[in-house]
Amino acid sequence: MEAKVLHKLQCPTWIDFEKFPRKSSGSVRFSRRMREEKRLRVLISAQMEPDIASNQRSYDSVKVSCTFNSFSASVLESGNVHAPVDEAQVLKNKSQEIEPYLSGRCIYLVGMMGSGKTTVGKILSGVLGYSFFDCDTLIEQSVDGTSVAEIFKLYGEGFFREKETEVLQKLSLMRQLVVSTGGGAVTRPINWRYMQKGISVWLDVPLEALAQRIAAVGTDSRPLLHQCESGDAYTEVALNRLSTLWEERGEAYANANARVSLENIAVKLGHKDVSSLTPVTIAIEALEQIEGFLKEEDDMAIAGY
Ligand SMILES: Nc1ncnc2c1ncn2[C@@H]1O[C@H](COP(=O)(O)OP(=O)(O)OP(=O)(O)O)[C@@H](O)[C@H]1O
Ligand SMILES: O=C(O)C1=C[C@@H](O)[C@@H](O)[C@H](O)C1
Repeated sequence: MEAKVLHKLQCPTWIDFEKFPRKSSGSVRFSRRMREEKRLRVLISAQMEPDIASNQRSYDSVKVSCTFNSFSASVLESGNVHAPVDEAQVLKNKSQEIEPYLSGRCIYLVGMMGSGKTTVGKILSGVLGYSFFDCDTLIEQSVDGTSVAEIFKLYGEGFFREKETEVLQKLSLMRQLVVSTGGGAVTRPINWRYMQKGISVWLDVPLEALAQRIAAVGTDSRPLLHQCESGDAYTEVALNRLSTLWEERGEAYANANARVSLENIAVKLGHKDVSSLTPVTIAIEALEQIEGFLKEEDDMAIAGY
């Protein structure tokens, strides 16, 4: 069984380690170089076209439509002012900006069930040129394609958690991955040891929004939410279950290197609630938070910590 698990985890999507770039040995450090590049970009764009000088996401003055799956964005122009905002372009620029500083480190997305780890993770892996892995899927593959729900039913949660740790251990040996972890992966300290090889990002979504999303798709693949009733009470029951899990896990999620708070994004962009935030918007915020973490890390290194 063990050999089979190993084999399944290595094929067919296993990554060729040789293709991963090594950490840059350039003498210019992250913060300084980022600042210099930014200054240069602002200077150039200010000379070429004042209205596109800033890459900032000020959504108030322009209308951006961004399709969910293809991440293509169309920007309406108002008068002869070119709208500075094109979400897809912002996403691309931001990913290109930070990718060299990741030095091939994996990104681990953590968060409650339904927080968007898979959806946002696929967007991030696409723009960073990383491979995407979903821990739940890898666990299922390692148990002969048995679904997560079936694994819980047949072998119990303890067995599932062991498999989850095995998967994370294997993934921690790899580079250039975006990993969507299971909602409960944060509960085991050993899992953090593996995730610390990369950068962990917490998708912090209000419970009400989670319950709505989950109620919309059902709980078949989420055994810890099973037995939620269907119908009107569904969202409420899901919310109660999620609240209990949240009580147990809230602190554990906060261990992540970076936090993407949907409430904060909504406030920043002037949205009334988080339900109108697209996965691309959230992916951009994730990159910004990762950038913040990289800068902090660099400052600590400079300070000799
Ligand atoms: N920004 C968003 N706005 C609205 N719905 C979203 C958003 N992001 C994801 N969803 C939807 O929410 C549901 C859960 O998303 P997803 O599968 O990406 O979450 P997850 O964190 O990987 O969940 P799990 O850990 O339970 O597998 C999906 O139906 C997805 O389409
Ligand atoms: O929150 C959890 O504990 C879980 C989340 C899912 O991703 C699966 O990993 C499994 O259903 C358990």
